[in-house]
Amino acid sequence: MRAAWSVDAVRAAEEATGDDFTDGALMQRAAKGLADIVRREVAELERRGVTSPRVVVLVGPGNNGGDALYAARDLAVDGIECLALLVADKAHVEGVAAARAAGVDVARYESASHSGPEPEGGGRESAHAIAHADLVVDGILGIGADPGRAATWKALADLIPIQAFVVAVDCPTPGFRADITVTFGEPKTSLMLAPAANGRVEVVDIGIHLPLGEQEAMRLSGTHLAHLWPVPGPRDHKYTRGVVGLATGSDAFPGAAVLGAVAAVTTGAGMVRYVGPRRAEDAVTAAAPEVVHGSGRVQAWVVGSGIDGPSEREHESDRYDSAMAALRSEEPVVIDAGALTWFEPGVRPEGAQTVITPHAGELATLLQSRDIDVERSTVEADPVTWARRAANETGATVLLKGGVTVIASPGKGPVTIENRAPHWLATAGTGDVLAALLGVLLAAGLEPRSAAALAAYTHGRAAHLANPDGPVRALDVAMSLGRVASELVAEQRRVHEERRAGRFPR
Ligand SMILES: NC(=O)C1=CN([C@@H]2O[C@H](COP(=O)(O)OP(=O)(O)OC[C@H]3O[C@@H](n4cnc5c(N)ncnc54)[C@H](O)[C@@H]3O)[C@@H](O)[C@H]2O)[C@H](O)CC1
Repeated sequence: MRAAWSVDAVRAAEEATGDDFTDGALMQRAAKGLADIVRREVAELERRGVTSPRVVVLVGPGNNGGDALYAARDLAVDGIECLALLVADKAHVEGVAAARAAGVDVARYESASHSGPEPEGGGRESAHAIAHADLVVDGILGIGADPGRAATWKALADLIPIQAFVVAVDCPTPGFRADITVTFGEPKTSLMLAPAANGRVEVVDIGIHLPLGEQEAMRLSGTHLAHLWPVPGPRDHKYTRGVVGLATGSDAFPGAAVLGAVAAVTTGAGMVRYVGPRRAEDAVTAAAPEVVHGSGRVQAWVVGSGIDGPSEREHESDRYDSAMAALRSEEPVVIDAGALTWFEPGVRPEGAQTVITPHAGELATLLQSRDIDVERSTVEADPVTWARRAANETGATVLLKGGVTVIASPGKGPVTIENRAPHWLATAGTGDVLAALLGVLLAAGLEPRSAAALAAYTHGRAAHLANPDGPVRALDVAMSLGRVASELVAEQRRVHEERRAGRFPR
């Protein structure tokens, strides 16, 4: 399990040390850890044949820039030359002096605060230096970055050559990429939310340790998740394994019903029931003949994929009635897509397990319907806060879909983040697959938070298996679920055997 803490918690822990963290022991430890990592990467570049790698340190206005300047000093003392470019209108004064005294070439990046295509004077030289760097240290902004002003540095990021190795200090400046992010004290949640931009995260111990249990976010290990996968025993039959009911698809979107049905069957439901319009029923039968049609006993429902909520409600059709009956049932329910608009206070019985699977736009709409002023962009900017808010507002477990999945349950506990899925999953129909997979896990008896975490992880693995590092279609993701399940069960067995042999699993 990986844990991450909020910026506020890290700031509070810094203050509690009593250190002058704008220029004290913490910053010196941070700079030393950073310099050690840059030194190691310079040696690695040399080993690969880059002679005297050109190191450029980009220095921002705050303490992040201070870390970078002191690290440049430490590198210079060791004979590693670097150019420190001050990219903002102010810089850490003591850091600048210390770097200069150690022989670091400290210059101002003149064009940084000006708009216009051509850097002037020294700006041209420093643009040239960045464009020819072998290793860039991004010490522009750390946890003090104001996302509202993020675009300021994009032009600078664009100058960095694609082959240059980039080391980010604490967290990448918005718009920057990093091969390694050197973070201090404890990992911050923002690093889990942008895994592609961070590269590998290395944590430098600066003497700040935050209590486990007070983390803001966590990511469960593959081994942990594999152990959650339900495996049938000798006494099991289809009803004990779990029947999942799908109230999905419509005349307009029958494909959603097909994708969910195929996903549910492939995942290994004890039985899959389908209720929906005739056209969708026929398509489901053709794709998944195992599916049983019509209402009956289920252990969990999936409601809403491929349903246009507002227009179905308008017609007050049989279709709407059966979907609403599922929504009102005592069994666990996954509420997806169109049915999110039907999820009003009081619809679900008190205490019944509910998981909602909105993307940012749907979450904003749901909260607006409950008189909360929020936009899609607000949710996208801070998914952790808004997933939590929605969980507490609705009493449901929230699986907030996006490039990174955030899972929040009511209460104050940490959110679960799943950030390993390939972004190729951003394609029509994959949400229908995810909702059905989640329904199968709930029907098998997993509690909502575990089911949501396992579903998000399995979904990502299925996409990868379907076409590693390439585009995927939703049907192939659904068809890969069975093979991922067998890999997870194999992982369970491996750990079990290692335990029996008296070895700790890796
Ligand atoms: N325990 C630790 O984690 C330690 C961390 N250290 C480092 O300190 C930074 C945080 O320092 P802080 O000065 O608070 O923040 P920044 O360096 O990010 O600078 C904020 C500074 O920049 C201005 N600003 C914010 N956004 C923008 C923008 N888009 N454009 C221009 N200017 C912007 C803002 O107004 C401030 O003036 C942490 O990340 C670590 O690297 C310490 O070394 C101690 C231990």
